[in-house]
Amino acid sequence: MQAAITTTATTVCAHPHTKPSSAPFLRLSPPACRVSFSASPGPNVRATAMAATPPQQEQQMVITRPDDWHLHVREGGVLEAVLPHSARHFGRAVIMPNLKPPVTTTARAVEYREQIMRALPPGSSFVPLMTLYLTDNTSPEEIKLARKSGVVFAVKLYPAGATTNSQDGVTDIGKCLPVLEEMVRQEMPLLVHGEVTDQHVDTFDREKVFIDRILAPLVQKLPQLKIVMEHITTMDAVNFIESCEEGHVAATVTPQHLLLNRNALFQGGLQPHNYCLPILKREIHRQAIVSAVTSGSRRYFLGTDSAPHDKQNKECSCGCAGIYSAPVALSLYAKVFEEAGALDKLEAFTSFNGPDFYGLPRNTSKIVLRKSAWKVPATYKHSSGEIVPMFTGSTLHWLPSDQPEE
Ligand SMILES: NC(=O)N[C@@H](CC(=O)O)C(=O)O
Repeated sequence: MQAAITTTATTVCAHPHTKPSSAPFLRLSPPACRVSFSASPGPNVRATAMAATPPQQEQQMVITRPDDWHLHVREGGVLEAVLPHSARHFGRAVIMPNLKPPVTTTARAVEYREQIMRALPPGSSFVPLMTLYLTDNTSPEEIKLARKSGVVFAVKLYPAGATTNSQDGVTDIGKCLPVLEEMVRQEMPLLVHGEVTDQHVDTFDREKVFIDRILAPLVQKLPQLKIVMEHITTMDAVNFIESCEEGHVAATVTPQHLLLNRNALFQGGLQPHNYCLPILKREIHRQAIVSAVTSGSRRYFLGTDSAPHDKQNKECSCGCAGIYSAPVALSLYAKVFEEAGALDKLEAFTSFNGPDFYGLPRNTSKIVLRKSAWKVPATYKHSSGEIVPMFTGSTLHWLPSDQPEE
């Protein structure tokens, strides 16, 4: 099923900066004429454009409820503050295990899941998909337990020292071979933070070097292992993903790596809220990722990597890596696809490719994205501080249903 995209006359103005889309069924008709037409791509894509007098129009898109295949929700007061932002739009999310201490066992994943369920707003049907944090000492037995639990859906590889709370991660992938072989047997995907930690390698090259030194050999050795390269940032990653067998290796993509290049780290001064890992790259890489994702390929799916850190821990002498995008992510993905003239491909990226890769059913409920301006709050408070969201204070132009017009 594809998105129903409608453009109908209402009292809400389309944003004046709307770029004309190359998708013909999204092009707004000139005010003087009256047209109504159906889109060609498939029987389920509907679109109508009705000129209104005066020319006030609202565009809206109905899409299958999306999932977030890479999400950090933390614990305690932060968990309570951030979880509703994901739960109001997303059906499910793959929950990252880099807590302190990390979620290294199935028993701990079950406990963490209960904590998340308790923090959900009443009536929410959001489902957390739990992950295990891979260490040098994870046993094949633990993978069997994880599969049996029915609540653990993947195992996360953090190279030790690569990012936030990764110090207990893997020092040598060779040590994990028996575990990876068990994961093949259990059909349990490996989620990869794809950066080397070698201090001699330039920060901006760490993803490419990881692909060359670790990932490509791993895929060769275990071609049956399902791998998700998380939060890809380079054309090298795109080329690598395209070179692998479809259905075996895929990638998640964040809003920041689709919308920002590394200039955003230094625009008018140091911008700690644009700092994440893997770090933003050159424009040429951003463009390669946008092309890959908006091509309609099934190899890419939505993973926000929304990573809340307290404002104080971002705005200090040694700030944390991580961008908090949960409240703005859907608006931003829609912006990317709209600007690429590919809104008809948005739903597959947000709602189909992920579950298809994981072998899970697609969501059956829908959400609405309305073309309507809304302002991103400056901060979100939690029990002991506040979190600055991505694109803080700016105006966005796609408003998901259930998003308060703050
Ligand atoms: N993306 C980030 O910059 N930070 C993440 C960890 C991660 O996914 O790398 C975090 O947990 O803060």
